[in-house]
Amino acid sequence: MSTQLSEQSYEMEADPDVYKTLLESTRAIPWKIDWKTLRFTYIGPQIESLLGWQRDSWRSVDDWAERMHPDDRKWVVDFCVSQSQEGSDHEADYRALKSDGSYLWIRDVVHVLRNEQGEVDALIGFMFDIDERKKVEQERDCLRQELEELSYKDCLTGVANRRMLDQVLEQEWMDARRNCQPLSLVIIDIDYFKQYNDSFGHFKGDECLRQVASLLADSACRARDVVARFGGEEFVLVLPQTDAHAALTVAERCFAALQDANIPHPASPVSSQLTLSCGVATCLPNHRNSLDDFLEQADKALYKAKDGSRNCIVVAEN
Ligand SMILES: Nc1nc2c(ncn2[C@@H]2O[C@H](COP(=O)(O)OP(=O)(O)OP(=O)(O)O)[C@@H](O)[C@H]2O)c(=O)[nH]1
Repeated sequence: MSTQLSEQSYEMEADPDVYKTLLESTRAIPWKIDWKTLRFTYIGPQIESLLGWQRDSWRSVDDWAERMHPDDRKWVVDFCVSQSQEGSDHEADYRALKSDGSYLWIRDVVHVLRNEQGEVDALIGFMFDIDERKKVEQERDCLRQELEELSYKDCLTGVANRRMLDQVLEQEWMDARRNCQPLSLVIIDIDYFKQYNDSFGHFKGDECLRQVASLLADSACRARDVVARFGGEEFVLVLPQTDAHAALTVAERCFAALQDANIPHPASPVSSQLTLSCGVATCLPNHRNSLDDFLEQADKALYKAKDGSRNCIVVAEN
């Protein structure tokens, strides 16, 4: 009984028509390329419904390479050629060009066939339609990236949040120490912001915080400068590779930008406009000083400004 069964199954496998029917009824598209001539010797008829190109238009590997997204072409062709030359089975994901001009994500799974001498004789493989899966993956990646970005942003003002500030400070401190570069901090606090909220309401207060954040972001304009919201109405500017003189210039630019914005603050005892108090500190990080001490130095300068007239910049003494 068991002998009969196994004979029957051998007969099935030896029948090329069965293979052909099976191959041509799958959703994956089978193909074969002769290694010497680099020409297709077979491609499943399903290719026409998947990509729209006539089956007999797939003549050589050039047709395959040309019907690939230009951004994918070089690495996919280089990769597949080198793997085939080595005789290694491989797979590659790329965007295949459809006859209507759109693209579809394909996974090509390639097996290398060798002759009796062990030389590469042909490549056979399947093209799988992975478009749906790729799009879901891409959407998921975008969402993850958006979430990642959001987790480092202050949701009211859009500048960096405290979490981001802590990381940036840590990195810039180490970098400045390694490269013997100055690092500057500007801590900025809005004067009499409680009175602003009391005069105009919390909603207007939020709007004011957004406007100030945007002015500060425009004033600290080097690529590595970071503006962060430290707390309620307090902001920090991290200025890498910036000496005391340049840091003072940035602080003065912030003051000038706020003055130009001319935000009314009738309840302020120091001006009819919204004003800022500001502490500036600069440091050459080394093994004798610490980031905490540096932050404290900038904070003390700010509180000197607050204790004094407000609406002023105090530079920390080294
Ligand atoms: N609208 C708004 N107000 C906020 C927010 N976060 C903090 N505040 C307000 O900011 C005010 C800060 O008050 P204080 O710490 O007394 O500071 P100040 O009134 O600016 O006084 P000085 O700093 O001494 O000039 C409080 O009234 C907080 O309610 C926010 O996200 N939105």
